[in-house]
Amino acid sequence: MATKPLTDAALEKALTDLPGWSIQEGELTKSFKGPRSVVPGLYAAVAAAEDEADHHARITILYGTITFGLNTHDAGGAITAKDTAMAARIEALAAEHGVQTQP
Ligand SMILES: C[C@H](O)[C@H](O)[C@H]1CNC2=NC(N)=NC(=O)C2=N1
Repeated sequence: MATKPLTDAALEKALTDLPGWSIQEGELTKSFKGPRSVVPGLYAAVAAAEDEADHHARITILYGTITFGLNTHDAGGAITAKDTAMAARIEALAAEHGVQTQP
């Protein structure tokens, strides 16, 4: 997959397809909240997906809140299609694990 930065238009379109995801401090990011007991399972599932894709998020966990931050080091820290693809994968895994968008 290309590691070129997304154009502004492509990024805008991607964000409309990824509800709750936004750009903060140079990362495509979203926080989810759920019962604390489901967070380790979601983390493990995302870690497996990341290894499969060879693309890794910054992940922070605080009690039942898990936050993902994505950018592409190989593109100088820009947001690329690798990030939006991984965000979509995380979104699906989050839904499967019963966590909700953290307002
Ligand atoms: C060598 C290896 O393919 C690279 O370091 C991969 C691994 N995971 C990665 N993750 C992220 N987020 N960006 C990258 O550019 C990246 N590159």
